[in-house]
Amino acid sequence: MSLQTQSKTYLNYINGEWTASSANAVEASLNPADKHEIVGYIQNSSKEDLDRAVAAAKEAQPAWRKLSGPARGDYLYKMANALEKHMDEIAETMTREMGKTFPEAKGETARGVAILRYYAGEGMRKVGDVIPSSDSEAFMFTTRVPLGVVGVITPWNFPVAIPIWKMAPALVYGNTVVLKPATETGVTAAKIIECFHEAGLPAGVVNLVTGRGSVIGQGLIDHPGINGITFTGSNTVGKQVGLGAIARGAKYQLEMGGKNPVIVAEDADIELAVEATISGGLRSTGQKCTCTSRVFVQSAVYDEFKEKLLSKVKALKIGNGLDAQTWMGPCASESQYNTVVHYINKGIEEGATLLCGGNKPEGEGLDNGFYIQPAVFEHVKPSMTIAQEEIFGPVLALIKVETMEEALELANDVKFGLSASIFTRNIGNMLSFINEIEAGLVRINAESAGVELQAPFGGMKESSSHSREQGQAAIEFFTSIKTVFVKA
Ligand SMILES: NC(=O)C1=CN([C@@H]2O[C@H](COP(=O)(O)OP(=O)(O)OC[C@H]3O[C@@H](n4cnc5c(N)ncnc54)[C@H](OP(=O)(O)O)[C@@H]3O)[C@@H](O)[C@H]2O)C=CC1
Ligand SMILES: O=C(O)CCC(=O)C(=O)O
Repeated sequence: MSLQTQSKTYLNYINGEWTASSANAVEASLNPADKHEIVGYIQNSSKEDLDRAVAAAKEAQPAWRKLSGPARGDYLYKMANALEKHMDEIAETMTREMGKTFPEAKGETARGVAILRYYAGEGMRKVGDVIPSSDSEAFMFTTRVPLGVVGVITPWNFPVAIPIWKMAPALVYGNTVVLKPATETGVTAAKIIECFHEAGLPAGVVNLVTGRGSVIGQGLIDHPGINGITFTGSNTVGKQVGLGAIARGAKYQLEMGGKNPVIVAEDADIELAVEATISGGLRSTGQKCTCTSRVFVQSAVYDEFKEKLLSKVKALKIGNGLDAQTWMGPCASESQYNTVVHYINKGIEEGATLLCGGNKPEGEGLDNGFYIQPAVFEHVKPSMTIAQEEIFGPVLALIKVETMEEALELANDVKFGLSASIFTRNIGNMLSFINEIEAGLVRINAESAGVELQAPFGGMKESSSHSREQGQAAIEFFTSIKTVFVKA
């Protein structure tokens, strides 16, 4: 793995060409493991740049749509091959730009390759059904058409997987795309698009415009040339996307926060539950919408679970994600670090007991990074802020419960409903959990994070717009159904 030392400037990608913003302004992307290191500069684009990107996508769409599904799928296979070829470079950029460890970044990039190949195959699958008409001489069937131009607004926590799980289905079903990635990970986004360029994707089919959320993101929401918007990020911005899209009749899809519970029953395999709570709660520095944040433990096994958890959490190695010894990297940015510190202080103020972590770790190479020791709280009341709001950091809240009914009731007592796990050997507990937990992703004896690209992904309640991404579910957002009645 070669460390790059010079900072390059990355351009927008509009109509198949790399172009500087008309605003002539750039933004530095910093390494959260060392705030003095600039990973690269990205364009701080203007509304004019966005207009050009939308116009290019619009112009490219009729020809792209006219290609057969298998022909569009062939392009996706080429894009997958190019991404695979540059896997190490992209993963290293991701680690340097947002801090997750190199093995996690490489796994995510490999997932991007697999997503592209999955949707390449989708180009060969059916897009409709034949339905018996009440008129015996008529032929009735459904087919699907693309939306047109899709605006893709993505966060920094999965800077390869999320843009790709949105762009790949958009493209294979015949849409063209304008991508506005998170500013925090604009360089990683540019590197993905370099791969698509290398794969020979026709001009205008995918366009990249980096810049402020309030300018380029809002610009996409309001743009009359954008037919659908797919968004992952915070609930605050997600609501703005939904309202803006409704106001002008555009289709929209939102994936937002989580406050995901794990229930540890008294008959659970405690070692497994501890490992999964650590992996589900603290990997990626707790910055996944599917991360575990509340742990409900039955009183009979509470002390055993707590002791085992604490001894393992205290031993986790924190450091630069490029160091092979590191288990957990820094928070992705200074503002994310400040948010996590704010919530840890809030937990203490509201009366929870901090059992470990929550401080800035000391040690060689850690001074200039946004590092934080993973925090475990107990005596957390379900009404406390740290038990209700998404923290998006390495913070676990332990809550002792007497019965499974109590655990389920408290687990559901939040506005989110993304993912949830239970650890138990009892089939009755499993079935009650499957039936009653309010979550789009339900996991038994497995950590709360863990999304498979071929299965539907999305949340209940305020975690999503109630649509689903990934797998074959993606077709529902990226196409419209036409019901056709034919009579000779
Ligand atoms: N569910 C999830 O997967 C995620 C949840 N979050 C949650 O959100 C919190 C804040 O993270 P943050 O990165 O600020 O998330 P945001 O929701 O602000 O950002 C997500 C995307 O939306 C863009 N955006 C920002 N403002 C607007 C706007 N007014 N109109 C349209 N698009 C906009 C951002 O651009 P830009 O980067 O330029 O601001 C980014 O591309 C986290 O602490 C976490 O709780 C964050 C990321 C992912
Ligand atoms: O857990 C995952 O793989 C995906 C999580 C996700 O979509 C997110 O954190 O935004």
